[in-house]
Amino acid sequence: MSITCELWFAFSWLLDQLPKLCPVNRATDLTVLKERFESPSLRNPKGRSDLPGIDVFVSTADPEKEPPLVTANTMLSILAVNYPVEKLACYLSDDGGSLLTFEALAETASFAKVWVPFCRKHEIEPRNPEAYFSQTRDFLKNKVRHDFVRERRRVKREYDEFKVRINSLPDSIRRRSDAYNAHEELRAKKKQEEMGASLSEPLKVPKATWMSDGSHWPGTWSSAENEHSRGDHAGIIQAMLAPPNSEPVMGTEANENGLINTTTVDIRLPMLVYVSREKRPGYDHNKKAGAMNALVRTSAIMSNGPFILNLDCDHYVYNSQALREGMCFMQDSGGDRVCFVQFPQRFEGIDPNDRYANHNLVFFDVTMRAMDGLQGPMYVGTGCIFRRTALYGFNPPRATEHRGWLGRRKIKLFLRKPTMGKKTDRVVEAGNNDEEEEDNDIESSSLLPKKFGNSAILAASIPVAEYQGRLLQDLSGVHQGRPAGSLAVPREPLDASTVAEAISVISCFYEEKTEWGRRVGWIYGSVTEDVVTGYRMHNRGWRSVYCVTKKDAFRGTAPINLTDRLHQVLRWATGSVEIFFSRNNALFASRRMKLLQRVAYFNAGMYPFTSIFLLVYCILPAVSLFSGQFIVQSLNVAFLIFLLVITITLCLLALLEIKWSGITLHEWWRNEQFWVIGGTSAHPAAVLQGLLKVIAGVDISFTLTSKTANDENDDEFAELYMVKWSFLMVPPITIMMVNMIAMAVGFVRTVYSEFPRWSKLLGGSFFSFWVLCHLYPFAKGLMGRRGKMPTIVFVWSGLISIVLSLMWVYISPPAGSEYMNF
Ligand SMILES: O=c1ccn([C@@H]2O[C@H](COP(=O)(O)OP(=O)(O)O[C@H]3O[C@H](CO)[C@@H](O)[C@H](O)[C@H]3O)[C@@H](O)[C@H]2O)c(=O)[nH]1
Ligand SMILES: [Mn+2]
Repeated sequence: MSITCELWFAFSWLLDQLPKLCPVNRATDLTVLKERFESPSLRNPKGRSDLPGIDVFVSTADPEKEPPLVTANTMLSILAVNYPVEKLACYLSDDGGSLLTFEALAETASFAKVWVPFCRKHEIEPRNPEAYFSQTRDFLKNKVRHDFVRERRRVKREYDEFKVRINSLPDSIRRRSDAYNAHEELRAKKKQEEMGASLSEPLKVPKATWMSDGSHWPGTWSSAENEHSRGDHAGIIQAMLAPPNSEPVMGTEANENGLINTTTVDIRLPMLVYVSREKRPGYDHNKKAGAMNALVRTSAIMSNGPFILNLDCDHYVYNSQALREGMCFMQDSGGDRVCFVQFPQRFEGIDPNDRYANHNLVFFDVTMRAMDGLQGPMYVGTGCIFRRTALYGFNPPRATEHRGWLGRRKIKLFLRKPTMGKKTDRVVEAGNNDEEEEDNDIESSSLLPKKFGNSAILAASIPVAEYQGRLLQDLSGVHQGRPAGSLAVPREPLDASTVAEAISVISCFYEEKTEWGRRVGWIYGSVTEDVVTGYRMHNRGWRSVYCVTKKDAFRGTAPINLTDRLHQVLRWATGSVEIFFSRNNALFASRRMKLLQRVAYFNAGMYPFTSIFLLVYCILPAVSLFSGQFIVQSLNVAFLIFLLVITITLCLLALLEIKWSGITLHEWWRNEQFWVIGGTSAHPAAVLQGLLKVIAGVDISFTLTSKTANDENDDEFAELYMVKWSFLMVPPITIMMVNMIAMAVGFVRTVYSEFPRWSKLLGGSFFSFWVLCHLYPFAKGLMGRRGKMPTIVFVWSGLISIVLSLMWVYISPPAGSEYMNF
């Protein structure tokens, strides 16, 4: 007895050591760097910062599904971020090409003039007004300024008005357009009469969508016309906020609206640009990846920040210090080999019970952290700071050097001869691996058009971005860094010719015969473009960093409705199948990728296929109950030991995951359940879809994950209870039914048998019960809101089950029983 006790203590001690054995937090001492961030020596006398610039990319696709208010709040949280203003440039890509998004962004720009200084002055967190004003905790905590309450009240009021303006936009755009259209029609009619044409001929005036300045909106019209419909419109770029002055500008007693006193605050705002790339029928626009690539080029011309932050429209900056935190990794020694810093995705508005494992904690706190120890986490599509040169498809400096456990030892080092004494060879080492052997020299201009397309300005911006992304020269062990102060120079002003060039690079044929989407930028060909894009970089030898901040860096929304969630998982799994059947399958990885990293990526492409075994696993217990036979003929010792070992391993694995990452058992269990739910519905469907694509070339559509602006709902989680029928639900329902019936059959059989063997029944139904446990959240989801689902449904399902089971017993009575006389 005491021995078991001691053993148990030893075991739990070991468990407690686990987190220490594999430390979650990295060893880099960021405090030194943080001091540097603040140090006055990094600023020139005029107060300009020496930090590298960051271009922020936000994508939105459809104002119907992605409410403009959500996007507006995201943009505001970015505009107010804590990073030198003159070094930030914000881009919104509008794949819908809708005037609604455009005007909402214009409103955002003007509200930002109030919001951003307010945030800076009173250190508001989070800097997303919707989130800030709906916080329930005491907003006066730690606030000592006397003018805070008054100014907060004013800004709150201003925000409310802003919100109403945004809400009324669809209506006001429609009314304006109707008025203009009626006017146009009248004019056309008059003209027709003057010309003396017969009135029988119907006159045709296109129903345009009008901008407030009385001109046609060049993008998508609400009543689609040629050249003005979804997937058929011109490219649009509009700078909503001009690039800021390079020196701080303090505000006045009461700013323009007389709202707040900004004499002590820098009131400059970062540049803000609206971009809607050109779309034409017959061109593949490559969804989000295509949108991002258009932004990469536009921003190269307009601001050329050496770093790029990517956010989805439904994710916002929750911690305004996050960019600095992330940039520390880029600027720390060794940071020159980091291609991106990924932050975990955290979500809001999810039911407290997290029924469908929306938080994905096992992925974000176990898998990603573990990958951080290999060569770095995957890119997960949002909340990620990239190095521009890594996106351009260049190799990392010292790419062939990494070594270590299961890593590759230094094998060959091809150093290119220095090009004319310029400092480029650090990014230039050619790999020794087949297809990456291509020319990787930033300045070999002959190859640039083939790779990056025909913009000379874009080509010229590349080495500049590379230089600006370098480490500081005086950091220990840095060769060819940049001297301190080299970035504290004013930015060139934006002129019309620059914008014209930026428009030319978002034309839909710009990417033709270039390597965009193949080796450069976001990679095409998978609906989970994010995984592939990150993979390509790791494959070149870049490292990435997982930056888990104490206070969430970014927060977003996730679908809490069962159907939406299943469709999201379906999209991800389909993307994985696409990757599996492409050349981005980790089986073909280059030797620069560590073995375990390769295994991780291979798993990312292969996991949907495991659903086939999962399906079998869920049906087997029922089959054994039906047939009255256990899955193995006889229970021998070898089998039992095997079973025991597997079970113990699984339990230990679970314990390890939980202990190491600090997630709760509940969260872990939710993930486990949803793994079964997804694995029996979305994953097999994805495998089928993927096979169809590979074999028959059927294309896969990117269904946007629906977002909810849950302000009008009386019930915060009303979404959760909505039941929208989907074919994906068939397999799990079948599995549930079959298992329940099987349990009933087993029960009936035992009751009516001459020598009831209850223990056998118990053993048999345990596995069925286990399967049902996993599917429980799914069943709950099907039922909708408690009470709404009529009891009759339960009665019917119960009846059907009993009838079916009785039938089964009647048809195939257990051997040796003569009791069938009912
Ligand atoms: O044609 C398109 C389709 C989508 N998007 C944008 O892509 C983002 C992601 O779409 P969403 O429907 O929100 O997908 P989620 O399931 O929430 O996204 C996760 O999974 C995607 C890959 O499947 C990644 O791209 C996302 O970054 C990641 O958050 C949104 O900002 C969209 O506006 C576009 O810009 N153009
Ligand atoms: Mn999303």
